Amino acid sequence: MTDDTTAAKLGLTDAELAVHPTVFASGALKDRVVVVSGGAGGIGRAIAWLCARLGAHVAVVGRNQTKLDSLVAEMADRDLKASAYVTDIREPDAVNALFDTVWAAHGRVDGLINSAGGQFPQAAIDFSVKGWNAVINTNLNGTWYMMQAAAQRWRDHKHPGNIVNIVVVTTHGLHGIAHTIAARSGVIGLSRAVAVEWAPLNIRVNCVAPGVIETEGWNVYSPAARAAYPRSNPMMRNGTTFDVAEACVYFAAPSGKFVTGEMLTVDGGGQLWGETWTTGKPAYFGGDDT
Ligand SMILES: CCCCCCC/C=C/C(=O)SCCNC(=O)CCNC(=O)[C@H](O)C(C)(C)COP(=O)(O)OP(=O)(O)OC[C@H]1O[C@@H](n2cnc3c(N)ncnc32)[C@H](O)[C@@H]1OP(=O)(O)O
Ligand SMILES: NC(=O)C1=CN([C@@H]2O[C@H](COP(=O)(O)OP(=O)(O)OC[C@H]3O[C@@H](n4cnc5c(N)ncnc54)[C@H](OP(=O)(O)O)[C@@H]3O)[C@@H](O)[C@H]2O)C=CC1
Repeated sequence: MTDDTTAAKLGLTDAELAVHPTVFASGALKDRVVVVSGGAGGIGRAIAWLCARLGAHVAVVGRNQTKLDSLVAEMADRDLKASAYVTDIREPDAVNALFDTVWAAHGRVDGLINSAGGQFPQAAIDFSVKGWNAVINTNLNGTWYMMQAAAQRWRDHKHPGNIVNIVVVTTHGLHGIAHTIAARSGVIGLSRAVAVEWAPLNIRVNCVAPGVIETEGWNVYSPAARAAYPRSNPMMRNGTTFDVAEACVYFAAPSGKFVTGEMLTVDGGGQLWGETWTTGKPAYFGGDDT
């Protein structure tokens, strides 16, 4: 947790997400059913709000019933459609049950956006087996279980579908979270592979790589590391969860209908210039380790 008890909530609030201007036309996702994992988190929450505002019924997935229920209630207050599903994406049986339940409730699923994920900052040389496995299981295996469960039902129902996987920037400048770079590199490769394999099934698969996006998930990083994040890209600022949500909807909506196997990086140019040290910049590289 943050060491500043007066700190403001990180990221956009529900009240802000409910009215944030969007480039998308209302009705862009009318009558679609979209599953959003991590849907009550920071980025997932913005995705859930935007999809619902564009006319979708959103199935929000996470492990914390209270967080999910509060989001669904906030949306219902604004006549938006959402339902909550407690599921640990690392449990394949639970993931299969989730998709069966959503199909039974709505008779369709049109999109899956995988925003569930996370990691902790630590020098790779000190990773424990348990810590490594926690990150790989969450970000690679859990994402795969969701992808496969969605795709199998699209194949069986002869229904088109699309998947958006939220990853991290794996190519440049992100240090101190090597376990997640490994897991997300796996997701990126997997997405490109199945984009081809699943094209005959009318299933598209794309990735979005956010840069520094202020959310409650940042509480796992030290205040000193977080303070440097805005200076890690040439725009010299953090992005918002809505920036990422609009990138996801680009792929999920008809705007993305001829796009598959692609990656959209939403990082203010950080992959070209800048560096993010989640564990503090070592003196060796000109930093002071904070
Ligand atoms: C250019 C881009 C810049 C971006 C900047 C930052 C990049 C990315 C940012 C984000 O993604 S922020 C939003 C994402 N949200 C999170 O990361 C949430 C916080 N993380 C977690 O909840 C965990 O890290 C987790 C592994 C994803 C959760 O899995 P699980 O619930 O199974 O884990 P735990 O039971 O908590 O821990 C299991 C195991 O892992 C090791 N471990 C966990 N935390 C730490 C830590 N802080 N330091 C060292 N090791 C850790 C440890 O072995 C745990 O086992 P135990 O010791 O607890 O038995
Ligand atoms: N914020 C940033 O700067 C960046 C974020 N990302 C990635 O974007 C994604 C979303 O991040 P963000 O919104 O910031 O993070 P948050 O921590 O706010 O949200 C992540 C959500 O994932 C859910 N989740 C985690 N593990 C599981 C699991 N095993 N099963 C089901 N749900 C799970 C959590 O819900 P619950 O607690 O209910 O289980 C949580 O609400 C993550 O993959 C993150 O790594 C990538 C680059 C930068």
